[in-house]
Amino acid sequence: MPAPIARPSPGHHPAKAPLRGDTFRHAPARPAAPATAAGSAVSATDSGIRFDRVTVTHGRTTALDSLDLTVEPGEVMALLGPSGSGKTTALRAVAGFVRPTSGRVLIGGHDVTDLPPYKRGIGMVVQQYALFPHMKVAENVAFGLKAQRAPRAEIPGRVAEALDMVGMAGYADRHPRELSGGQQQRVAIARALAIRPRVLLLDEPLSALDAQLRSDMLAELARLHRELPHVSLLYVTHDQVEALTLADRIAVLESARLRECGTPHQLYRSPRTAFTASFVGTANLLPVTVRADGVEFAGRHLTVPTGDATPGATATLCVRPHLLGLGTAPDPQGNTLRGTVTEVQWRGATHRLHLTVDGHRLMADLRELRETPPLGTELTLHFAPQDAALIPADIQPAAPAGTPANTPTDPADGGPRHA
Ligand SMILES: Nc1ncnc2c1ncn2[C@@H]1O[C@H](COP(=O)(O)OP(=O)(O)OP(=O)(O)O)[C@@H](O)[C@H]1O
Repeated sequence: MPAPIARPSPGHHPAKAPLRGDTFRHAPARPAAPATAAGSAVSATDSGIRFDRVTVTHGRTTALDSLDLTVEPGEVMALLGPSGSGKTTALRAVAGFVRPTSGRVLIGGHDVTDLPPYKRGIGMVVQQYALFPHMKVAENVAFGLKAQRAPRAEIPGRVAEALDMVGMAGYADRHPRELSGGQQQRVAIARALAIRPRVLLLDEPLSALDAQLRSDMLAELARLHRELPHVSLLYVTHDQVEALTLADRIAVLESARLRECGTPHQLYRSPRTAFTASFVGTANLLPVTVRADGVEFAGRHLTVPTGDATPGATATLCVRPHLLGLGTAPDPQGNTLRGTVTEVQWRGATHRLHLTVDGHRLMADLRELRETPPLGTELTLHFAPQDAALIPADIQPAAPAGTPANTPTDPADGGPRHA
């Protein structure tokens, strides 16, 4: 049964709805007819996206290199990666705005590579709202429906339905300039939803908003997706918090290539590459040698799970800064490191200490540090064996001390929700 999309109640009129721009509205949980985007060649009951070895080149630049990735029906997939890694290119290939140099794009199992954008049954939201300034909110939302040649009589009801879903029912007669940034983005989302897409593409939709609004909108997007559980979401971001919060799975891109794909929990707790470890969360990456019952780091033994790593092999040990504690380990199995403080950053809930441990750089996020240790202080830190993840060194070498940390925004103190 396809997901119902909220329908306005009989007599509902957007102009008479109460003004509400702060929260999306819960859709009533009642069934509706299967959604059909008029003019779309992709049936509204089809969902899911498949990149089948998709390569996109622009002259000598490879923007996307042989991407193989499946987004399941109803799944939220975040494309996470640094600037220029190919995220937007992947999204635009699904939308039909970029043609793959090779490979195929499938939506709902149908090959859409040769279809124009308006026949793909997709909704798209981009960073800068992209509303037509001369059109009122209702006209903006109706735009996609008209482009798809939806029956004229249906359009007002569907516009009202979409605005209602994003809590903007009372704003139909305003112009975009009369709305805040957050409200404009809600209208942009309503416009994307109005065609009842089975695939919703979001390209950094929150990055123009301030931090508080971004956090609120993130929660509302999650709720909206719960109300439309059969719609697949492809969500481009370089913000790990957005990816960790919203996504069922995260695909990490680097230099046009897919580095790793997994659940937020997998990527955070057991990254397979040092790049993922440092991009999804903040990581201490230590060069180690695998031993029978742990690893050797800078001449000392550390007890950590080694899985099927071969004794004698070099590897990288990932320890999250917030999982380091001050002092010797309370547990006899715990590991101890001794380092010299080189920098202290007060971050409100925590102090971030930068230390060198036998020439290797380390960060520790410590709570309740009563006194700020002076630079040069020698400190002992500990971590539990199960709080470290071993990364095979042949995938990516560890960053040596002195290189800039690849630490984008931190997840909430104490780690991400999924961890
Ligand atoms: N039309 C184009 N012509 C030439 N090069 C392009 C074009 N579009 C993208 N590129 C290049 O392809 C690469 C990937 O670009 P893309 O926009 O997909 O990256 P991104 O990960 O979305 O980056 P950002 O986070 O900065 O938006 C970049 O090196 C970019 O310069």
